Amino acid sequence: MHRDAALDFDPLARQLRRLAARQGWMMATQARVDSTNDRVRALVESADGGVRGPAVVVAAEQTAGVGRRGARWLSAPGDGLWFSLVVPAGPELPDAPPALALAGRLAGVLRGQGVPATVKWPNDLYLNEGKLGGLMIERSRLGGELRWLAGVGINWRQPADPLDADYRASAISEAGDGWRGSSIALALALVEAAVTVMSRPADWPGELAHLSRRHHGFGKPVVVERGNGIGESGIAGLICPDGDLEIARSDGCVIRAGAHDRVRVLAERAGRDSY
Ligand SMILES: Nc1ncnc2c1ncn2[C@@H]1O[C@H](COP(=O)(O)OP(=O)(O)OP(=O)(O)O)[C@@H](O)[C@H]1O
Ligand SMILES: O=C(O)CCCC[C@@H]1SC[C@@H]2NC(=O)N[C@@H]21
Repeated sequence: MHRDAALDFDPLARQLRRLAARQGWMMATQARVDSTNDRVRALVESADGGVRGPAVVVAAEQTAGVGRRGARWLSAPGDGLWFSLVVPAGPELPDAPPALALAGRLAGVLRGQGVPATVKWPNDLYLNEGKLGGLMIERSRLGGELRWLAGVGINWRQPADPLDADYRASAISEAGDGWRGSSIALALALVEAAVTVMSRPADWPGELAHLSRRHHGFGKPVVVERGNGIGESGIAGLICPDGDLEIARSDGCVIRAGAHDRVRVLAERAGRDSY
């Protein structure tokens, strides 16, 4: 188990506050919070005079980090980058879902710095067959305006506590030889990219198109678990422009998985690399 390569929070927090001042974002950097999602909501709701642009909360530690479906998200100090951001949302619902666009952009930043991360449909970042990070997005009325809220967690080192059965985590510290960069620079680039992509819905279809056949499960055997408890298996194919995942069943029929379904990638195919 790797317990090295902690993310050093204090220098990161200083740089983040500088970045926010340059960009005109509201920024709170905190040592310990329940969940950065709750803190960014509170920041936007309570700001004197309201919030117009982006608001971001980054914490060294979350005591009640949450994942999708209410799962517990392990977020101990030094173990990763835990942040949430809020940006204004337009009145129209976009055709392309922001979770995949955000995951795609973050994977691009990671790969650009030598961390060969991929996107696991619909909202995870993967590295070496383990979950490097996850993100969750909601659209709601905050501080009187419609806004997007995105919460992002990326592991810098393996969580010390055990994960739920069937989960394997991975971490930036396991990225291998390609990764020689600075942790602070990478964390800053990830936060900046997240705010930028969430602020530009016009970029989301392009991000999805890029991911279409370059995602973690592409060409691999998967099981779709629907909310009704019924599972179907097949080979994962394209991510469609609306964010659904195509899955080819063994009878030749192509089915789709949507955002409320869970898709488990069953096994690696030797020699295949989707990126
Ligand atoms: N720091 C962490 N790093 C990696 N995995 C974690 C971490 N903390 C919690 N987890 C695991 O992530 C799971 C929650 O993620 P999520 O609900 O996205 O599940 P998932 O199977 O990845 O589903 P989906 O494919 O729908 O995203 C939890 O069950 C938990 O065990
Ligand atoms: O894979 C998932 O289920 C999504 C995990 C999202 C975790 C991040 S960490 C920062 C933000 N605050 C939270 O409580 N959750 C998100």
